[in-house]
Amino acid sequence: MSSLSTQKCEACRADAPKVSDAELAELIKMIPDWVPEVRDGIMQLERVYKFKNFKQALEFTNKVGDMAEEEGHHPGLLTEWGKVTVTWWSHSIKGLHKNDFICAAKTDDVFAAL
Ligand SMILES: C[C@H](O)[C@H](O)[C@H]1CNC2=NC(N)=NC(=O)C2=N1
Repeated sequence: MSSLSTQKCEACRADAPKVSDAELAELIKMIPDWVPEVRDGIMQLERVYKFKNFKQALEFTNKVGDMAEEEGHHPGLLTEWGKVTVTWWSHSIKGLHKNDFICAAKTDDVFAAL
């Protein structure tokens, strides 16, 4: 478990600052399986999780959804046969907030607990 995953998401307002490049470099070390990617001009965090079949992928998707509802912060989820692509970014600021790193770490915990 990463120290990030013990933290709670805070309300993220439209004027909240995006993480700086230096903060990103530090935070990403705590979630080494996640890849920062710019999509449609928005920096996001993405990880692909592999499964043996669709049912297990769907079970994971639903557990991530439950966690997201608890945090009040929601990912992109693409569920396919044998894999789930999870993408975190903060819609309100069109970029990355610390909340996204917290939720990425919590997503790893959901996977580890399956
Ligand atoms: C009103 C509500 O708090 C917001 O729309 C929340 C919901 N979930 C969210 N999830 C993400 N990833 N980014 C947001 O900005 C966001 N905003």
